[in-house]
Amino acid sequence: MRMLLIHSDYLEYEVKDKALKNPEPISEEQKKGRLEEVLAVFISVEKVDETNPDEVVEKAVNEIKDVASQVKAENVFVYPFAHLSSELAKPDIALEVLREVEEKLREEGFNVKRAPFGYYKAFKLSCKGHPLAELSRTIVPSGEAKAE
Ligand SMILES: Nc1ncnc2c1ncn2[C@@H]1O[C@H](CO)[C@@H](NC(=O)[C@@H](N)CO)[C@H]1O
Repeated sequence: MRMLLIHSDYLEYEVKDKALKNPEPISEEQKKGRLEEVLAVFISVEKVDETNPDEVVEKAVNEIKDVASQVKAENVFVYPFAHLSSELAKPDIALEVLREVEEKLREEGFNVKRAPFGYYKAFKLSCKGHPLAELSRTIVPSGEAKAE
């Protein structure tokens, strides 16, 4: 799993078109979304994650919690983003992993939104620009070598 974490004044998105034949079903309300004072987490779920999705979810949540506490963010935006890796997991696995990251962060007390999966989306982001505002993390299941 590859994550790009951007501490932002706001992140907003608008669904534009299907990017998969069968994207995640969404309500009218989910076609647009916005959070202020947010830790935006762009996530590419990778093939290697398929060997132990539960472990990758746990590691991702721990990393996000760690960064959120450092930047003092209570709002987290989980954003499916297929552009951080050339070794992507299958969509059904990726969606399940992203749903679980969202749920576990909510259980930890964060105010969490997740952008819809399987769509092209317009988005606006306002990065805060402080030294910890732009971070990336690579997560792999134990026993798997980290790809360069
Ligand atoms: N392994 C994976 N990890 C994360 N997201 C993934 C994925 N496989 C599919 N997606 C989702 O399907 C859209 C088309 O690839 C993706 N859409 C996007 O990445 C938008 N930024 C538009 O490009 C994403 O919603």
